[in-house]
Parts: sequence; structure tokens; C-alpha cells
Amino acid sequence: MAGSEAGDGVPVLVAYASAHGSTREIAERIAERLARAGHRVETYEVDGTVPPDPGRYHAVIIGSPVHDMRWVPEAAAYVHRHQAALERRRVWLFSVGMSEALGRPFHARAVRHEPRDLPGLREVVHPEETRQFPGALRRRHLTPLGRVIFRAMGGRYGDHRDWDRVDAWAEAIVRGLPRAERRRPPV
Ligand SMILES: Cc1cc2nc3c(=O)[nH]c(=O)nc-3n(C[C@H](O)[C@H](O)[C@H](O)COP(=O)(O)O)c2cc1C
Repeated sequence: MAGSEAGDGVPVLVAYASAHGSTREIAERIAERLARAGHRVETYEVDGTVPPDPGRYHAVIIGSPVHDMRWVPEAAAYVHRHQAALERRRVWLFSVGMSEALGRPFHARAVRHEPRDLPGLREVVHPEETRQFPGALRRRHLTPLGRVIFRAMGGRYGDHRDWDRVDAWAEAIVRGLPRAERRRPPV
């Protein structure tokens, strides 16, 4: 768990799963932006062992990589396990996939289609908003069969994250939260 310097803002949880680190870094970036705006942010990886209780927070942001067109099980399980607390909180969900890495026409199709379990997750927690971000994918992350399929879809390995989009989303979340005294930048 990572915590931010306390501002006078609301307590916010950024919970994420990450197989290879790119969702973690997006979660940390969002947390950093919210902390900069004065909120008291805690960042947790949900790996099934340390279950941060969402009931302790005003707002909860949950992110997952997309594997085989779905959220990874530990992230989806976290949402379902904490359904009762989450439905009474402000919740934002984000997914990290590889749509930007694909060639045409797969790219257009991937951008249009959200992860298959997202409609179900939306029913469970009624999020303020859900968002998809491009992530990073390396050849070593895929099985030999996965590499063949990825290549057939015109896929390009690499880091496709768009930090401006991540920052813009974090700023939109900040605008949706009660105003906080902004933290002074370190001298
Ligand atoms: C086994 C595997 C399956 C994947 N399946 C999908 C998928 O169905 N759709 C998608 O958009 N991205 C898929 N991806 C891409 C990942 O979601 C993307 O690389 C993401 O950045 C991974 O996040 P992470 O680094 O936090 O694990 C897959 C990646 C792996 C390794």
C-alpha cells in the first residue's frame, strides 16, 4: 500500500490489479494527481491477500488489465466481494487493454468494445464513469499462441500508454469530488 501526504480533502482509494505493471503505473499516476489536488489517497494492489475495505473511503477508483476480453479475476472479485460498500460510494472504474496496439480493423473494433464483464460490474457498483486506457504489452507477456494471434491482428508490442489521457481523466475525477485545499508543492 502507498499513501499520500495528507491534505484536507476526502479519503480516496485507488485499487488495482496488474499482471505486468502498466496498470499499476496508471493507478499510481491517478493517485498522484488526486493527492496533488489535496485528497488523502491510498493505493492498493488487490491480489486477494490484503483486502482494503472500501467502506473507509469517500471515493474508490478501481483498475484492471484486460485479459481475454475481461477484467482479471482478482480485480473483478474485489468488486463483487465489496459490492455492498461500493454501491454506497462514488466509484470510477478503468480498464487497461491493448486496443491502441492493434492494426486495422481490429483497432476500431477493440476501441468500440468494452471488456465483456464491464456491463455486469457496472450493474453491481453503478460507477460514475468507466474508462479504457491503452497499456503496454511485451512479446514475453504472451504465450506462443498469443503471439501468433497478436501478430495476425497487426499488433505492435510496446508501451502505448497516453499519460495526457490519464491525467485528463484524473482531473475530471477531481472536479467530481468535494473541493480540497491543494497541497503545496515541496520547496
Ligand atoms: C495473456 C494476455 C491477454 C490479454 N488479452 C487482452 C484482451 O483480450 N484485450 C485487450 O485489450 N488487451 C489484452 N491484453 C493486453 C493487456 O491488457 C495490456 O498489455 C495491459 O497493459 C496489461 O496491463 P498490466 O501491465 O498491468 O498487466 C492481454 C495481455 C495478456 C498478457
